[in-house]
Amino acid sequence: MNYKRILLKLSGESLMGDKQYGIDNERVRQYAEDIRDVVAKGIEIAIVIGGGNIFRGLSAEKSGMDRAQADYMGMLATVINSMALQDALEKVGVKTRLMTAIKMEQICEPFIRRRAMRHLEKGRVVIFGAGTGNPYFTTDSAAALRAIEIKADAVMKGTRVDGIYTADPEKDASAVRFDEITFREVFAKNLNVMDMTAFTLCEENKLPIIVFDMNKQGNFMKLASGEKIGTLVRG
Ligand SMILES: Nc1ncnc2c1ncn2[C@@H]1O[C@H](COP(=O)(O)OP(=O)(O)OP(=O)(O)O)[C@@H](O)[C@H]1O
Ligand SMILES: O=c1ccn([C@@H]2O[C@H](COP(=O)(O)O)[C@@H](O)[C@H]2O)c(=O)[nH]1
Repeated sequence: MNYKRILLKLSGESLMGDKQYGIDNERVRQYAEDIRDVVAKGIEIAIVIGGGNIFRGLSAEKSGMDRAQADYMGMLATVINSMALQDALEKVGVKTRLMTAIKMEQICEPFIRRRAMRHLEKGRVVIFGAGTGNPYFTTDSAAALRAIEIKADAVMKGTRVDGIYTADPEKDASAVRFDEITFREVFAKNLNVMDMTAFTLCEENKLPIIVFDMNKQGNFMKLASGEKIGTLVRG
């Protein structure tokens, strides 16, 4: 596959590195370098980053907080991560724009689809912050939605596991990895590596997803160059 435009979904939790909370500078730097190398090949990259290293609405609801209020806090957490990544990208010479689904005009642009596409055409990396801007969603869904809107060739979910397994590999050591799997199989087997809304959006819009280990330096380049790593989810 010759990718022209990629939507890269990065896990917020992975940004912690070995820390218990927050952002590990070394990890962000590694991500920035990997992204820089792919941009240098002339591939357009848009990014959605999660917020799980800082705040998750669902967890806060379990501790008694109003869900919508907590979800807005989660969306703000994704903006903090987006700004950290933007800073790291600019430090390694990548031109970026941060666009958010919730207006924060002192720090970034509001999300305007056509404007985002223009930035990408000019070779800028566009980071989409604040998820979809709506509570009760996740950044996986935001990644699927934005990828469809900007007509990306694929969603690449860079995470800390190297693909989709028969069960959560962090809980079940006997789980086996798929090289390829269909959306139907993901639903039937209830594989929770990404939320089901995101899978559904991608299936309906014929957008492939690839789940891969972003924490291994060079993996993103391999994938963007067409090498088969991780797990491909297709229709
Ligand atoms: N069948 C499965 N195959 C692979 N990973 C799975 C599976 N089921 C659950 N997982 C889990 O999915 C997670 C990968 O997603 P990711 O790192 O994006 O987590 P996340 O909590 O969604 O991150 P964030 O919300 O911070 O962006 C891993 O922690 C992995 O253990
Ligand atoms: O569209 C969205 C995206 C995110 N949220 C909230 O943000 C946190 C962090 O996102 P993750 O995808 O879990 O990393 C999420 O738990 C939600 O609380 C949202 O409400 N809407």
